[in-house]
Amino acid sequence: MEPLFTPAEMTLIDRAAPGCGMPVATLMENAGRAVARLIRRHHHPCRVLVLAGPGNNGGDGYIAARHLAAAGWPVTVAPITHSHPASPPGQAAAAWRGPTVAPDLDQVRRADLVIDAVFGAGLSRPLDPAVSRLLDAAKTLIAIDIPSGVDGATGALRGEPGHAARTITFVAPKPGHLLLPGKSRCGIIHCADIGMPSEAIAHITPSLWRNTPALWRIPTPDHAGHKYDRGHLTILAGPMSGAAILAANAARRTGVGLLTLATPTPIHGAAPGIMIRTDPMAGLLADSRRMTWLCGPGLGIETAGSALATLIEAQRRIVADADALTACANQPERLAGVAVITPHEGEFARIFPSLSGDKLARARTAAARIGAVVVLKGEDTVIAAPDGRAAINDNAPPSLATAGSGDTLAGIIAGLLTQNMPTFEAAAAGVWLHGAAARSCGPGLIAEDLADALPAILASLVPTYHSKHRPKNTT
Ligand SMILES: NC(=O)C1=CN([C@@H]2O[C@H](COP(=O)(O)OP(=O)(O)OC[C@H]3O[C@@H](n4cnc5c(N)ncnc54)[C@H](OP(=O)(O)O)[C@@H]3O)[C@@H](O)[C@H]2O)[C@H](O)CC1
Ligand SMILES: [K+]
Repeated sequence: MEPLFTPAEMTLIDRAAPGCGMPVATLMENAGRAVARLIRRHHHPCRVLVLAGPGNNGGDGYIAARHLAAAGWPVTVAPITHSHPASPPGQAAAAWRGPTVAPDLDQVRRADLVIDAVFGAGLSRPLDPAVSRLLDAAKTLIAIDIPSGVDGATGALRGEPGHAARTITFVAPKPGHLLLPGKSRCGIIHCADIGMPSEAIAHITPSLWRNTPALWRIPTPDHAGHKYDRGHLTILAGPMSGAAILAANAARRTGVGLLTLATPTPIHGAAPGIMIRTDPMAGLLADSRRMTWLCGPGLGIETAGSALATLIEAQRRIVADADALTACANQPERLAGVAVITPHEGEFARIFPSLSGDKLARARTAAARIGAVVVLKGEDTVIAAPDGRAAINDNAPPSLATAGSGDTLAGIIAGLLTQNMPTFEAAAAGVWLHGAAARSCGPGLIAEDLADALPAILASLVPTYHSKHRPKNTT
């Protein structure tokens, strides 16, 4: 699992390090050396300018300068402000034997590569515009820990940070590396091991992770099982039946045993393996095996609102999306009892108009308020559980912004829930699978492609699947 630590959590870990036998100066030495090593690995020797701030981020910069200079690179340091001489960054500055210049635009323009070691975790106020101008003038900018001006906890911009080609962080990525708009300033993100003792890291119990397959396990069918063991998903379909069909195709590809489209009028164009039922919901709900329902895509706002209430009353496991969310505009209490909601920013703002702040905090607050997992969609989708756990997804390509993509995501999540995957894990896995499927399709993606791309992605997650299930050779 890949935990994400906020700058405040990282500070607690840093403070615990000396008590675990790891002085800050050693961590800084390791951090600066790691920066120099990564730059040497990814760039050819060139003229380097280090913009160094007053704190430990600046200290990392001085040490990176020393290691690059020792490797024969022409390096100059431009201190933005000076550090206290007795502090670890002050000592790192004192150990610098190379050229030091005033931080001005000419120096920046003369350099081929600029290292942004101005502010990191200790950013406490907006960036001075004069510093922004320096960072902006860099031909190639490499940020130490995080681009100066990006809030590591939220991804918010405090002032105008530069656009780094790569960012080298330490111990663990921070939320601000994955959340927009900060994410768009980081370039390629590297996370370097600086020898932080595991006892120091253990001071923090993680509650936020990068959404990767290490965070969850997708269900695999049992040899002895039958289709009812793999669950029965019912998707409500309405006038825009294409949305429900897209969701159904994706849910079936996740491995559900049975899938019903419940519709007031006959539907044409659904795959033959999908059951179509036109009888009233009450009759379908009489079957207790119909545990999981998807309510919203293409349903119409009024129908979605009343169907949602019926399903909640019947204590079903519900994924609410699209029109079911719009039906709850300004009335989040109507969502209490659902398992997962999948709003985009517009739908979220309609349900929770009073919630402000960063994306992570808003998703967490909403999840706690309605007691459901919130999947707040976007290029930096946040998945938040009512108990405070959250994940940030970073594998979604821009091609996913296409009609029907959201219906497909809701279907994938509902499909995984149908197979009894725990709710937070099903939501997180659904988001990741959706992104991975889109990536595997490449350019020209249409929503119909996503379901068909799922089997290969699922097989890559369960490498033993094929061998385990292949019939034994009896010849
Ligand atoms: N475990 C690790 O990951 C390690 C990380 N290291 C590096 O340490 C920094 C964090 O160092 P810290 O000293 O806490 O903070 P900064 O270097 O970011 O800078 C704090 C100083 O900067 C002043 N500041 C903050 N914002 C501004 C601003 N907008 N304008 C002017 N000055 C600003 C701040 O002033 P205050 O008034 O707020 O006190 C401080 O003086 C981390 O990012 C890593 O790079 C360690 O080297 C090793 C372990
Ligand atoms: K920085």
